[in-house]
Amino acid sequence: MSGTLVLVRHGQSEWNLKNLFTGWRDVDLTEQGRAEAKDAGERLKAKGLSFDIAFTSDLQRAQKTSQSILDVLGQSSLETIRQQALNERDYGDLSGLNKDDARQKWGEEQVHVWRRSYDVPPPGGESLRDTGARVWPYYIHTIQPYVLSGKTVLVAAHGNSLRALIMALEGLTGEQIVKTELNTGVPIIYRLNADSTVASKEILEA
Ligand SMILES: O=C(O)[C@H](O)COP(=O)(O)O
Repeated sequence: MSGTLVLVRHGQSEWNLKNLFTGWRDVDLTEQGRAEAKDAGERLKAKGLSFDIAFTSDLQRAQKTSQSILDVLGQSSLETIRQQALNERDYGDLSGLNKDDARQKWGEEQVHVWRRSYDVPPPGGESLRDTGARVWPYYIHTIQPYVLSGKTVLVAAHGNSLRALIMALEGLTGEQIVKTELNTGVPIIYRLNADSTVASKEILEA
């Protein structure tokens, strides 16, 4: 067995609350989102975890979630790397649109395909495969070496950038990933084997 990888989707954002496609738009956390981030920190603390390094995206909702978790753990100044490769999937022309309005305009089925399929991009945006093509190499080259050297690593990012990472990490098929949903502020603890495969997975639900 080697190290520990903790993935967490940011707390509720202002556009999650308003039900808008967000993607690369840089919106803040809501009050509930800030509370979810603190709770995530409390649950990790109750597990006795502390981190050696943290990774987050270029977007404030993920950065603030990471910082809240580290504050709760008494690790406010921990080295934290912000990386655009971990950003949310680019929602392209859908960014800023209401998800229910989009369903009315294009139909439930089409919107679900854009949101959850592996290889169908939303208009002008990234498919999950496109997102994975930037997330996975970054994970392999920069994050995974820490985990394999026995470190405990936090990655605070986004629903779809983390779905892309989880797909590769767990070897899920395009069909399995359609059903994978990540709730805001819920940490997932992976222990990895020395060969980089997953030894165990624990979801810290609220
Ligand atoms: O970018 C967004 O709108 C959300 O963060 C994730 O949205 P989804 O649930 O539609 O993939």
